[in-house]
Amino acid sequence: MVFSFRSSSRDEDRDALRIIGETVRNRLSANPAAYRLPVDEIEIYAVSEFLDTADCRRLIAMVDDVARPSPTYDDNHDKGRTSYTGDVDPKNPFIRTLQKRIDDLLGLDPALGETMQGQRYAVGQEFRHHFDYFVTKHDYWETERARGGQRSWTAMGYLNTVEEGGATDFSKANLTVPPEAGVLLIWNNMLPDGRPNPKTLHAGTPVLRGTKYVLTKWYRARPWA
Ligand SMILES: O=C(O)CCC(=O)C(=O)O
Ligand SMILES: [Fe+2]
Repeated sequence: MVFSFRSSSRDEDRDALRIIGETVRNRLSANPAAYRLPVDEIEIYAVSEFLDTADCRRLIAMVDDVARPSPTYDDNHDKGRTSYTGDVDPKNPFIRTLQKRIDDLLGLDPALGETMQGQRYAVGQEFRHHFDYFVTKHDYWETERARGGQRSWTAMGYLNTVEEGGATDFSKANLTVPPEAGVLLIWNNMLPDGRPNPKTLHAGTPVLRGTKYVLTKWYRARPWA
């Protein structure tokens, strides 16, 4: 009994995730500004110059305002992060506009999106290999399940070009993305059938020179609360 309950709680978002995958895939493939990165393992796209210089400068200042040391055992899924992190103010008009631009780009219901989170990495800081999706056998799952369920797509904007290091490394897909100011990287954490894609394992590799700033937005299977 317990087993069957568990397995259904794990798969309950699968249909929604499959449909969300398809929605974004169709939307991005029809957009000439979205470039599909040439890897088979992950559905991953990049939009160059999604953020202009003024946007980046403004967002960096906002991240500096909210960034605090990452909690070491924050809900488990953030373990391995040594960067400074913080939520940008979702009520700020500039942030609202930016979130809307990302929602429109992906073609997703804004209600599915989490508040955007900023990261600042100093030299030596990193975010070790992890999944953005929730591993449903962990304790945090019951909480996350009740507040929107599984994560589907990630949209991550690079706010500056890092002098050295700080690439986003998808080690199981043989893909390393160097941080370049203004680029928005978008990937599906699920497979086309709506199950988690373990090949999305990724890391923010250590910054070797300079500082790195990124802004991340995650989407859920159901409205995020
Ligand atoms: O900083 C990066 O390149 C990756 C950040 C990341 O994976 C995350 O915030 O989930
Ligand atoms: Fe991540």
